[in-house]
Amino acid sequence: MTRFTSVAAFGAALVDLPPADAGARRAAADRQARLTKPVGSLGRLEEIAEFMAAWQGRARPRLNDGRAIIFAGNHGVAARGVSAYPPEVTEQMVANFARGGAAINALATAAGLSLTVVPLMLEQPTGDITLEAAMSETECLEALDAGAAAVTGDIDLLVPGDMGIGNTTPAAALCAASFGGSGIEWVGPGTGVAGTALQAKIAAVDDALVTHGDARTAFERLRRLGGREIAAIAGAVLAARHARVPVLLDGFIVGAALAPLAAAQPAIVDHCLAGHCSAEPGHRRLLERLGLSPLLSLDMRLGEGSGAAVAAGVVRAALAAHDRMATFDEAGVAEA
Ligand SMILES: O=C(O)c1ccc[n+]([C@@H]2O[C@H](COP(=O)([O-])O)[C@@H](O)[C@H]2O)c1
Ligand SMILES: Cc1cc2nc[nH]c2cc1C
Repeated sequence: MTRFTSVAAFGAALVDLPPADAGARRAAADRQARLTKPVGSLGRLEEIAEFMAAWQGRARPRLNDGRAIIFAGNHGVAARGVSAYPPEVTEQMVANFARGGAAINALATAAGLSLTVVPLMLEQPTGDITLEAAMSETECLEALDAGAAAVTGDIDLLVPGDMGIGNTTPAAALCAASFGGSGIEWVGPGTGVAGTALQAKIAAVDDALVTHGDARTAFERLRRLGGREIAAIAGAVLAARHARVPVLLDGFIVGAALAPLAAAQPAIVDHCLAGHCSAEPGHRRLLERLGLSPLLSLDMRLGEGSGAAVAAGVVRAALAAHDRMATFDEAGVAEA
């Protein structure tokens, strides 16, 4: 089990990434080629089945244990009015998740995913990134490790999600610090800011980039510009990689959590599928930088793992076809 007890342990885990199981991928592709359909006619469903086989190490991949895990955190920068909603909403939504009343409760159930919520010190917002580091070294390690600790057992698909009022601001800052550009290129409306509030949000990202311009490593960028739920998502995705668990990514914040890791080690997203492209404008640019092509584009911009949960239905369909279709031999259908 991967745990992040030191900065060195995190750095080593990011360098030493295990590859997929090439034999399982080949076996899945061989079966795919024998199913009763014109070659390639299931399009990206074929690629999804082979991806799942490769990372599960199984010629007939399955989706019995699909897990949505929502990490929640609060942000010091939210006090600058960068969100359309007040910071109390983070904790109120965590209570709503627990009662079963949020979109992700309905969508995870519809997709056959279990749902866990991990609140991260909601009573203690991170530092305001325009002025200071979001987290101390210890706080960032604890958040990374909380993410890794949530990846337990034989998971078939991990669906990490985020909840944190204000978190599209650190997400934009992480993208800019990792891939270049400034606030104007990476900031969008988030929950719905416009006009002068949107200008203040762009300025907050530009200020944070100046304050933390000397942060060069993945860890330092996460620690100084990120947030607890963002670091936990990075920790969960990295731990999933070491357990060879495939990951289905949600929107802008989940992707941004990987930006500093991917800038240092582009192969970190090899075990990830992009579930959807969010309506948050920076997300399309981020997916291009990560080299991922989204499965869905439904103008969703909710977070909480919701877009990925919808995409889990597509993954389920891909695996059902791969597992249950007859081969040409079995069905007595003539091949090309
Ligand atoms: O996932 C996305 O692409 C996404 C885009 C916009 C907003 N959100 C959600 O809205 C919250 C952040 O928005 P904001 O305006 O408070 O920065 C946070 O709880 C996110 O889960 C999520
Ligand atoms: C109500 C609400 C629900 C959310 N879920 C994820 N981010 C959110 C932000 C708000 C404001």
